[in-house]
Amino acid sequence: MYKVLKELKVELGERSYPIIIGQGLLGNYDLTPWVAGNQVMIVTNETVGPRYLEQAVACFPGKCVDVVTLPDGEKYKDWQTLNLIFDRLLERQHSRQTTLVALGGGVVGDMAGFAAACYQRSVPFIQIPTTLLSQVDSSVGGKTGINHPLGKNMVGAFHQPNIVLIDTDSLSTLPAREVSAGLAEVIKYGLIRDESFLGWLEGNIDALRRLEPDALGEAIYRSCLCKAEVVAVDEREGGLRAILNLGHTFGHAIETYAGYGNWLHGEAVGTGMLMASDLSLREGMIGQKEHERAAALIHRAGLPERPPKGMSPEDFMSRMAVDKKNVDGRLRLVLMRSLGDAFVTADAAPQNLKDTLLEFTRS
Ligand SMILES: NC(=O)c1ccc[n+]([C@@H]2O[C@H](COP(=O)([O-])OP(=O)(O)OC[C@H]3O[C@@H](n4cnc5c(N)ncnc54)[C@H](O)[C@@H]3O)[C@@H](O)[C@H]2O)c1
Ligand SMILES: O=C(O)C(=O)C[C@@H](O)[C@H](O)[C@H](O)COP(=O)(O)O
Ligand SMILES: [Zn+2]
Repeated sequence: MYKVLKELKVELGERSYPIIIGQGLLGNYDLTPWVAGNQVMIVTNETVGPRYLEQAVACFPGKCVDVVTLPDGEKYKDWQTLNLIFDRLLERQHSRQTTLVALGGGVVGDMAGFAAACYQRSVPFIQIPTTLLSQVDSSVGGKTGINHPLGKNMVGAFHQPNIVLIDTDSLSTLPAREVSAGLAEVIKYGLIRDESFLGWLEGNIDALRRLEPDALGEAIYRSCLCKAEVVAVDEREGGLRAILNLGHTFGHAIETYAGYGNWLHGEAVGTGMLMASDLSLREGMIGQKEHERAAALIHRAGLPERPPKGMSPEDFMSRMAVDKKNVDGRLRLVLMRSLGDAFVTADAAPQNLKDTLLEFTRS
């Protein structure tokens, strides 16, 4: 009926939770042991709901399942749309025992998770991610939130799910552009912490773009493992966790500049990682060959390699000034000492940063 390919755990003491990766899970895997009371509310969107809602409901036999369907898109990751979840919860008199379930990509996951963190000061929640990006990254680790016009994910909370259920079959309906966006975060894990995974990706990137099941299962497992290890060490980004932000300082500036949804998050992260790699090279950390290796993989994943036309160094600097990693007004960037070894620094030479920004914004 279903096949569990891999199972792992995010170790966070009494808030530890499993990540189940498999095929045929949607519609067949019993999630009721992870539900506190009798009530479940599934949060999904108008694209994912028609495809997978019925199967998701079947994962909660015997429970009262309510649904709220959000409009689809990064531009709806905002207060107004978040309120639709609270409206529904209150209209249906949901209590603190209701378990929220995110069924969709990272946008639905971040919003459902944030609603779960806030509703009646927090209710349990479950992640059922249906995009590659959400299966390898956003469903794990408990960062939840919404965007502000002036900055990505600027309002949010840490709130861990009870379980993450990853059905790789759901990726069969994902558009190719979204697959490439997900691959950006997969490549990220190789660049920040696992050089051998980078080697594996070089041999399997084409299979991943073709959604070959064995390759997908392995990439999702190794990505989740890397994220679970980092989150277990540093749940609230006091230190190590910031390496998961490789490419995001530049990437978030791109997303905000372009207008949410015009560049996919993964696309912006892909270009951002290329810029971070270029800066690591200028800083004398990685060599030309290593930079070219990172660049080649990003290229082969089908990701954009330049920021939007017209974006200037000043457009980057003004947006990066509100990056969440900054301390006392100092910009902190994630760079690479070598491929597979990232760290956070406030000490990049201003001229090198300027040169990277000039290089990537010249027409
Ligand atoms: N919380 C975290 O740790 C974290 C990590 C990475 C990214 N994020 C956030 O996640 C968001 C990006 O997530 P995303 O890339 O999943 O985007 P998304 O949620 O917008 O999903 C991408 C598109 O695919 C559609 N879709 C989803 N599942 C589908 C399926 N199985 N078949 C067909 N279409 C499907 C969606 O409706 C949407 O149109 C961003 O807001 C980003 O900031 C959060
Ligand atoms: O989980 C994390 O930590 C990450 O940084 C993962 C990122 O891929 C993700 O995009 C995250 O939402 C970024 O967080 P932010 O704190 O920079 O908004
Ligand atoms: Zn990201």
